[in-house]
Amino acid sequence: MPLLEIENLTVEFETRSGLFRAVDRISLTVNPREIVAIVGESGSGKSVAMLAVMGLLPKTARVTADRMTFEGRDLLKLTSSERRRIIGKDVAMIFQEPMTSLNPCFTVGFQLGESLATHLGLGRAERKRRSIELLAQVGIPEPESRLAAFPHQLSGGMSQRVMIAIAIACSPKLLIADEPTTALDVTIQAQILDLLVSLRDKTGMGLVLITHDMGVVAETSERVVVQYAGQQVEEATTRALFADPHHPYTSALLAALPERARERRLPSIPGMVPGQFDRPPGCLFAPRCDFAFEACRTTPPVRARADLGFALCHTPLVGGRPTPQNLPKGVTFAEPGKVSA
Ligand SMILES: Nc1ncnc2c1ncn2[C@@H]1O[C@H](COP(=O)(O)OP(=O)(O)OP(=O)(O)O)[C@@H](O)[C@H]1O
Repeated sequence: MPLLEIENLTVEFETRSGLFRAVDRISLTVNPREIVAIVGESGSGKSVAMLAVMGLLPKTARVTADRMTFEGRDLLKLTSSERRRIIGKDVAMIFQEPMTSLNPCFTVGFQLGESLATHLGLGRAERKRRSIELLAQVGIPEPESRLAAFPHQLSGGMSQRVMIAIAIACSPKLLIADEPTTALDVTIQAQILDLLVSLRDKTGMGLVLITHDMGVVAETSERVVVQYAGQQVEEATTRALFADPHHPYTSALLAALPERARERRLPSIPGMVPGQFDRPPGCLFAPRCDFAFEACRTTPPVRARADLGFALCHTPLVGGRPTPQNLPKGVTFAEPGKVSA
């Protein structure tokens, strides 16, 4: 049975300027032992989607879904005791900023112990023993002496390891890691990713990895979902996605990889700038797409099926070129970005 099943999850926020749709009908399945990456630039709704799964969105959020289940149980209809049993225990999350996610007022030992007491009901001595074991498991040297440390006494990499230790304290079946390495330097990033993959290998948990970094996707995940302006624009196995991306946005993300181009980050998403609520009537990516033609600007695209995935595009790319059978009569693309009729 899949761990997580999401069908058509939508999240809208009530804001002063009206309803803002941050997540638009996304679907996702995560199986045990599987690492699924959700990739997309800042503001594409990756974190909001996973916070909806955890039930951690503020009251201004309207969450709807045709299905959102963990091991078959409806996450939108959990009683408070079911929520306590599942969230933070069977489903755990590592948040973006370790420095702000750890409570600065409490020691590492206290914060680890709190999770062990709440979810597993362990007594004091057992909590200490298990905390030391967890810190050792995430590669913290001299774990016993770290129990008395406060977060400000730890380096960024060390704090992130503590966050991971807290998240895995109750042996979750599903771990959601939100940009777990963004704040860290490159060597530490690689160590943390290795740690997450080895924890998956040991425990068989499923892992959802949220990232804006295609390099991280390539190194860790088996399957990838590309998100743009709240919508999923492509899903594929990581191998297929890197070999032949079908959505122009995926292609642009890959072209922005450091080994392929100097320009790493794309400019912000039109229609997703805070305070700007008008979305283009057609494809949301059309204003930035090298291959957009008239229909892309006026008609929303439907999902085109690909091997084990899809692309949300009027003319999915094959080998870096739009598929000719999908183009209107007479339209050809001589070079990317140049439409000739
Ligand atoms: N509480 C909120 N109220 C209103 N809008 C929000 C709220 N939380 C997030 N948003 C908006 O929802 C959109 C998606 O945000 P989200 O944090 O999910 O993006 P992301 O893809 O995870 O990007 P990042 O990597 O920068 O976190 C953004 O435009 C953000 O401003």
